[in-house]
Order: sequence, then C-alpha cells, then structure tokens
Amino acid sequence: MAAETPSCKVILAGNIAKGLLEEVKAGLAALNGRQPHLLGVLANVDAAAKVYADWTQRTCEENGFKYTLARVDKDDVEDTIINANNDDEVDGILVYYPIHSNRQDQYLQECVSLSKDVEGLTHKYIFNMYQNIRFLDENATRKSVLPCTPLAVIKILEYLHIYNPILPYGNRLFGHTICVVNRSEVVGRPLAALLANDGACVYSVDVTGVQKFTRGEGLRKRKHEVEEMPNWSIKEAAPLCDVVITGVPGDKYKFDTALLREGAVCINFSSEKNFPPEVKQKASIYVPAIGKVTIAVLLRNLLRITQNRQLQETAGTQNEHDALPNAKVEKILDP
Ligand SMILES: NC(=O)C1=CN([C@@H]2O[C@H](COP(=O)(O)OP(=O)(O)OC[C@H]3O[C@@H](n4cnc5c(N)ncnc54)[C@H](O)[C@@H]3O)[C@@H](O)[C@H]2O)C=CC1
Ligand SMILES: Nc1nc(=O)c2c([nH]1)NC[C@@H]1CN(c3ccc(C(=O)N[C@@H](CCC(=O)O)C(=O)O)cc3)C=[N+]21
Repeated sequence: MAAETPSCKVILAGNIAKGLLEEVKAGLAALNGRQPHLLGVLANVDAAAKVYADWTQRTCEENGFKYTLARVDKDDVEDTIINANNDDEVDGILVYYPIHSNRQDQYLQECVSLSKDVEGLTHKYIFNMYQNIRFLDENATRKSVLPCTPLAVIKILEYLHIYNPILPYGNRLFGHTICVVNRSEVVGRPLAALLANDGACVYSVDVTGVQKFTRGEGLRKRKHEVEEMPNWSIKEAAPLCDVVITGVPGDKYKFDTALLREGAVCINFSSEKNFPPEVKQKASIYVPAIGKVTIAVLLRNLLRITQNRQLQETAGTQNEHDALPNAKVEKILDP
C-alpha cells in the first residue's frame, strides 16, 4: 500500500509576496510620478548580505523602484549615510549589517534619518513598536515603520488567516498561542512583542530560556508585558502552541517535531531549514522560507516612507533632521 500523503499544505513565500507586490504597485501608481529610490550601503564582506542586496535590487527594478548599491569602506559608512540623508534623490536608506559587530553598528543605525529609515531601525520606530504606538502623529495620518522580517511574518499570518478579521484591529491574534524560537534584537524579540501586541500569547524561546509575552488576561493591557518562565525550555512551550516560528542560524539545529501539536502552523525565517522533512507529517501548514515576503515588505516600507515624506511636505515642513533630539523632531513632525 502506498504511504499516506500528508495533509500538510506547503506555502511558498513567492505566492504571498505576489499579493503584497500588487498592493505596492497600486500605491506606487498613486505617487504622482515619483519613482522611489532605495540606496543600499554595503561595507561588509558577508556573502549573505551581498546576495540579499542583489535580490533586493532585482525586486526593486522589477516593481518600478530605483535601487543603487554603494559599496564603501566601513569607515566611510557614517559619511555615506549623512550625505544620503541630505540627498533629495534618495527616498530610503538600507545599511547592511553587521559592519563593526559592536555598538558602533547601533550608532550607525541612529545616523539614518527617520524619514529615510526603510527598516525601522532608528529609536523612534523601535520605541513605537515596543510601546504599541502605531502612528507617528496624533492625527493618525503617518504610520510608524516596522522592521521588515517581523512584519513579513505578520503578513504571512494574515495570508494564512491566523489573524481573525472578525475581531477588532489590534486584537486579531486573540486566542492563539505562538512559539518564536530566536530572541535576537533584530528579529525574534520584536516579533514576539508585535504578536503579543496583536493579542497572542507568545512563548519566546532562546538558549537563555523562555519568556512569555502577553497583553494580560482578557487583553487588559495596552501593550505587551514579559514574564520569565523559570525552568521552562522549548519542551514545555512548543506543545502548547498552534503556531511555531523558527529562526535559528546554522545548519545544526532541527526543531524536534515530537513537540509539535497536531495541525500546528510552522514558519521558518532562518536561512537554514530549521524544520526536518517530518514536519509535514504533523503540521497543517508549513512555510519553509520567507525571504521573498521580507523583500516585498521592504518595498512596502519604502513606499510608506515616501508617502509619509510627501504628506509632510504638503503640510509645509521640509527636510527634517532626526539627528535632533526626539522632542524637537516631534515638534517639527507634528506642527
Ligand atoms: N528571511 C529573512 O527575511 C531573514 C532571515 N534571517 C535569518 O534568520 C536567522 C536569524 O537571524 P538573526 O536573528 O539576525 O540572528 P542572530 O544570530 O542575531 O540571532 C539568533 C538567535 O537565535 C538564538 N539561538 C541559537 N540557537 C538557538 C536554539 N537552539 N534555540 C533557541 N534559540 C537559539 C541565539 O541565541 C540568538 O539569540 C539567520 O539564519 C538569518 O540569516 C535574518 C534576517 C532576515
Ligand atoms: N540591515 C540589514 N537588514 C537585513 O535584513 C539584512 C542585513 N542587514 N544584512 C544581511 C542579512 C541577510 N538577510 C537575508 C534576507 C533574506 C534572505 C532570503 O531571502 N533567504 C531566502 C532563502 C535563500 C535562497 O533561496 O537561497 C528565503 O528565506 O527565502 C536571506 C538573508 C537580510 N539581512
């Protein structure tokens, strides 16, 4: 007798990206002729970053965006950013990390103008994300920018109907328990916070232990809070979850599918395959990689910041510089 075909549905990122790129195309058409220009700044010798840059360039050009790659020495990154901040021809700046692999990289992130920060890596955007503040202005006209990979995961969960549109915006993950395996500052921790802000109960797993992110019983809180789960490991957390998201670097790690709840949804954002092939025997839906969605979200962010800048210019302000303290920027942004 032939082996039973697993009922798992494998969803490829390209299909999800297609819908997002359609949306982006429509938004681009409404920009009255401006072709948004993304400047990539590449100073490292990381092969993954170069591949990512090439992919980004191709996706930009296929979708009506302009992309320029600046290959510079790592000691010239700061000046390159400052020049781009002041260059009206540049709409978005994407600096490939790591460069120095220490706090100097954080300093460089802060050098990018708020209005050109396509990845949402400057403090104001990170603050808004963790604080669950969704707009830059009180009139709620200019949306805050979210980091691309965490937002790509959210867009995938929307596509998969894990987000329930019957519920009010901001509570649409209520009832879901989600495991995120990775708590890095760039992907895992922001992702756990965003999912909890939208109403999920999130178990964030890293080598240092497990933390639970929630908005409290009955979503009482305005933003997520974090609880340490002493003595917990992935063994306690994963079986409780209807969605498991992995992002462990390196090819050694494999998620133990014995821990997987029957019919769970599995999503991997690591460049390596974190789930073994047996995942298809247990999962209801499996998304093996998400890179194409990440790049579609990057273009969506670029469109968003270009729109935000146009809105600001019609409001009569120009050329705000975010090297200014936040309070001052706020005044300029929200006259
Ligand atoms: N597809 C995409 O859009 C993107 C993919 N990536 C990929 O995602 C992966 C992670 O990226 P980053 O978060 O930037 O890396 P990172 O190296 O900064 O963080 C990895 C985290 O995983 C944790 N970790 C390692 N082994 C673990 C284990 N067995 N269990 C639980 N946690 C463990 C580490 O302690 C660390 O906190 C990489 O493979 C990277 O290439 C990163 C950015 C975008
Ligand atoms: N400021 C900054 N932001 C980044 O997002 C950033 C960075 N610096 N430095 C370099 C890393 C690397 N990175 C990847 C993104 C997508 C894939 C990707 O598309 N992976 C494919 C698999 C690769 C393949 O198909 O060969 C996928 O997930 O579908 C990989 C790696 C972003 N990075």
